[in-house]
Amino acid sequence: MHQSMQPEGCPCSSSSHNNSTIEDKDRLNSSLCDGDGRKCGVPESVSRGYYSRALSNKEIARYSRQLILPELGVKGQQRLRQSSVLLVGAGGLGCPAAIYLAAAGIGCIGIVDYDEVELSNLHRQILHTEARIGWVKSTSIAEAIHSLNSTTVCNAYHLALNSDNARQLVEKYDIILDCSDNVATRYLLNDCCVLCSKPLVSGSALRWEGQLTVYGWKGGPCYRCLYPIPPPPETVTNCSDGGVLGVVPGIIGSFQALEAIKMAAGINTSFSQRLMLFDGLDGSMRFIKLRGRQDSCNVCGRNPAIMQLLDYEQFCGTSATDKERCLHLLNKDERISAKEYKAMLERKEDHMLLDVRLQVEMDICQLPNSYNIPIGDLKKESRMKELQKVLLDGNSNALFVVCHRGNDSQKAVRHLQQQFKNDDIEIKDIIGGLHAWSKHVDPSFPIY
Ligand SMILES: Nc1ncnc2c1ncn2[C@@H]1O[C@H](COP(=O)(O)OP(=O)(O)OP(=O)(O)O)[C@@H](O)[C@H]1O
Ligand SMILES: [Zn+2]
Repeated sequence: MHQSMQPEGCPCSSSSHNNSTIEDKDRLNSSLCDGDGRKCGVPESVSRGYYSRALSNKEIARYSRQLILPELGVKGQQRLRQSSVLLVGAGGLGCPAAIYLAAAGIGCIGIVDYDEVELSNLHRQILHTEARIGWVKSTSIAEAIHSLNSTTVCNAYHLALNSDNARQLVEKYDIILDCSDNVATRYLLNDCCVLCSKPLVSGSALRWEGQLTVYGWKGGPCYRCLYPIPPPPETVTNCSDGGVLGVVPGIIGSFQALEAIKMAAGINTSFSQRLMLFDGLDGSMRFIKLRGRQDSCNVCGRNPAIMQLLDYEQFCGTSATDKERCLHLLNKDERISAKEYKAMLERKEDHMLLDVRLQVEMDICQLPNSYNIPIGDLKKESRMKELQKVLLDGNSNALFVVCHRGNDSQKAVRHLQQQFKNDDIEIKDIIGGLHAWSKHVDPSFPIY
């Protein structure tokens, strides 16, 4: 189920470890592990035996620049060595977070990701390389960690974190980092961390903006305390739709590592009950005080309704059936495939092609003779009049709508059908949008 660069190891897999905090590490470890860590299957490098040993000369040399920070010191460095951190997501946030954790001397790092490295990842997922395109992402990060710091034990889990496997993994680690990119995983990780009493360092990044906070730290709120109900799926934008500048997750992921390092070293985190909002475009950073833990919270409140993990795709309305429903907004006879559209072009059939993407996407690529009105503008009366005029001038009564992947085009068709209900115009969209065009009709057409 998972792949490891080295034999799997973490400070302790005993269930009595669940309520551990970094502060009471000394006491916990003395009760859980024997001197060389064999009792709980822990490699010597992250066992208590190693913790209680002095730093080696090599370690002193390696970590010297941070060792002399009075807040960290030798004790803090030893704590880092015997700490374990689990990262969920080996993407834009996970890459910088993982490498700084390893560089700082965290003893054991686990990385969960189900995905493989693609070319479009490389602008921000900076531990993956051209040579590793097609590799399992978690293995790629483990490889990078191993090259940087061979003393860090790294466990690569090539799997999708879900309700069946989350608890078993989260229980094994001291601190959890949410470096994922979807709401279902956020709720899953949150609930799991509350149930296992683990702090959760949460980051997110989109376009030029990023956010950071720490949940479940010393009585602070959890994600559900702040967001009891998931947002409607159609209001959530991801990086493949909204875009992201690579440095932004770089900054937020680095902050996630910083907070994890502080907690692991026995220094307090600065982001419990506090949210950082970073805007890379105007160079601003704002800090918002968050409300505290809510008694009414369904998972960390006084009478929690959630005692075990749920079906989070269903809870968030992002399950396969929900997605199906979204994908089938239009009926079959209101859509044509990319191949059918190509055949129509070859027959030189009279029609108009409306592309509803943003201008910035039009600049990347477009089909010949496409007319652009971004989907957000379709509600504007002036743009509707303009479209009507173009249709009239072109004397065409067939309107085809295209977008990036075939989702917005369906919404646009529904809207246009209402607008032109009194006109005799056939309105259809192209299934799968320009992605499908590139895949099924013209492989030389760029995919983004
Ligand atoms: N439940 C989950 N289990 C394991 N990995 C997850 C889970 N949810 C999200 N991820 C991983 O989190 C990472 C998020 O990173 P990011 O958004 O930068 O990458 P991406 O999904 O590759 O982006 P893109 O949308 O551009 O392809 C992804 O690699 C994704 O596979
Ligand atoms: Zn809560």
